[in-house]
Amino acid sequence: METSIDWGDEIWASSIWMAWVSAVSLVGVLVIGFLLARFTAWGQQFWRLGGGFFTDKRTRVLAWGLIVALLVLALLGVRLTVLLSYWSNDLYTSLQNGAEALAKGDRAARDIAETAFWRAIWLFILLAGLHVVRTLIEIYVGSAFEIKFRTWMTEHVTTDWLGDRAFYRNRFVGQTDSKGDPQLQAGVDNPDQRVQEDIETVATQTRQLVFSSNGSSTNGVIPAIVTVVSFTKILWDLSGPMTLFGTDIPRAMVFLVMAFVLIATVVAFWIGRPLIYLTFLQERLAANFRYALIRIRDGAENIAFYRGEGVERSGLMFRFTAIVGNFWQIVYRTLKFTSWNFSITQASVIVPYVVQAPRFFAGSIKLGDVSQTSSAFGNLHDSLSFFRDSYPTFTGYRASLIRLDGLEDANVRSRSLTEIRTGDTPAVAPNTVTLDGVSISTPDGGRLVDDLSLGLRGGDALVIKGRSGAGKTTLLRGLAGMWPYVDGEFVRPSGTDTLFLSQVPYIPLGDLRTVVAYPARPDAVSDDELKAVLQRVLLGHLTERLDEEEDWAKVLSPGEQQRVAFARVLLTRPRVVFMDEATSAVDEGLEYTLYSLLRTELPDTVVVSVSHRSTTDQHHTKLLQLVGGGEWTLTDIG
Ligand SMILES: Nc1ncnc2c1ncn2[C@@H]1O[C@H](COP(=O)(O)OP(=O)(O)OP(=O)(O)O)[C@@H](O)[C@H]1O
Repeated sequence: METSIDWGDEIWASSIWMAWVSAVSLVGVLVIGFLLARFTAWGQQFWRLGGGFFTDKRTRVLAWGLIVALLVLALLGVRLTVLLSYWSNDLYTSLQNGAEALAKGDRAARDIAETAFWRAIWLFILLAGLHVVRTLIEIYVGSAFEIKFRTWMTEHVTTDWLGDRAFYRNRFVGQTDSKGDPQLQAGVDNPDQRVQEDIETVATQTRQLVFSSNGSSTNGVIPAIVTVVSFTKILWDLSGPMTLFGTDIPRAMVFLVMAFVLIATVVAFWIGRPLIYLTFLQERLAANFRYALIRIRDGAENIAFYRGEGVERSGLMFRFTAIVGNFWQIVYRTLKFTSWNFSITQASVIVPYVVQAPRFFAGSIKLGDVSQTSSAFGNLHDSLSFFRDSYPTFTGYRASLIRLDGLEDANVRSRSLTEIRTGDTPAVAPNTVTLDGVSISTPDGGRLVDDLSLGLRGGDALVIKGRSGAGKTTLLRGLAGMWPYVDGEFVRPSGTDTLFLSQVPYIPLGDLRTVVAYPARPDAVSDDELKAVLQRVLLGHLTERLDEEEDWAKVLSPGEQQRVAFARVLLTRPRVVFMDEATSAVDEGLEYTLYSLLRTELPDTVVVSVSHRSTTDQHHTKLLQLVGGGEWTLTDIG
């Protein structure tokens, strides 16, 4: 019996098809990818964020290997779908032939039809088996792509964000416009969400939007385009002329589906466009809400002391109400979008039957042809509809790209902010510090320190004093390269030889070993050293708890935290240490002990302290007084 295609030859034919189409698609991916990365805002944003994955020496072989594998798998999926459509033609034709033979009582024809039917069943088992295996491999390779791409982007974004103190200094750059669209203020809010959620979205959806093919209905752009081409050919062969407004249109079905989907897509884009902004806003509002929750967790003790639950609750509900308001906007927009999209999809079910019915009833085509027409139309329609159907996914993808690009932009701008000019101390006098013409101001131009010049040598100790708000901490920020409203030159030992301690010591997550060793890695310091140093700063009771994981910032008292900070100085043994009110939470006796320890253990270290207390003076040799309005005085302490 005749089949719709020569199945015996099909392995060969399909292999040639795969080779050809893979090569053409790969070239297509490269050309279209290049054009998108060059000429569209979101393409540029994608390339800036993830392009390195495809060009970096360490990852490019893997990246392109995965791309090619995904491409071949997606095309195999398309090919199998095409073959299944021929298979269904054969199945229905065998059934129809059987029915006709039965009606005529023709036993021989009936036997031929039955054999054809069972052959079709075996063929299906083979094709379906292949389909299952292909799908499993695709899931594995696709997931590998997502994980590798996500890992690369996470490394890239966190390195960029943490580099050159951009994570601190980007508070000074403010909002940034996303390319050409003032509504999408990318800004620098909630970097945590960008690193965790937005990168995941980009990794997952790059794969899904480009390659994903889940068999019968394709949902990635490449399978969609290849399906369109494949099924256009089938539909072309099957479709007959149609008379429209008195004119005969040959191959009407093909043109019909193209025109149908084109109009539907343009209208869908037009209706769906506001979803980009709404999704973008949704992410920001959700992140703000989560951040407010985290703040409550972090500030739990303070809030509980203040009995601030009421204010917190209304603050939370205020943020949550904004989410709900925006959510309804998304719902209304989605309703409009879906009412259009879904109606179009429903209409597409009957169109092929309606169009082929006259030819079927005229006897010029068979039931198998009608069935294949409908499945080819369905496949073609689904694939052509890829762009309109995946628009909501695309809006989320764009929102994430905009947010990640905004972060990169802010990092770049943070790096271009002014920084104090720094130099390394000469090797002949390693324990020295020189400030030359250092001026510091506030963001709105208020003078804090004007033209400060001084030099300190090994063993010198300077205490900085001044009324609250005079600029003591900001002077240290300026010297540490964090404050951009600064001028002058600062010569100091490089790297960890110059150490800055902030007023509230930073306590990282992890066990106590990690806390005490910070900023060194926990494995860089031996347990004996850690225990000895804890003893010396009068934290002997903690020596047995080095392995304990706790939220140490909440467990240790402020005074204990300040002693941990002194322990870090003794471990790091810097040549210069700047300390901002490092003993404000301990009593005067303990302050005396800690400073004495510092001076005896590190006698050649230059110590610079910010302090309000007069008891600190005795440990210092010089006094820098910030008077206000940029004025200062420098005196020796007797
Ligand atoms: N990010 C900022 N934006 C604007 N102004 C700031 C910022 N940080 C600090 N300031 C202002 O700079 C001035 C100096 O602040 P700084 O913290 O250096 O004072 P301080 O002398 O250390 O005060 P205290 O003794 O209370 O710790 C203050 O008026 C403060 O409000």
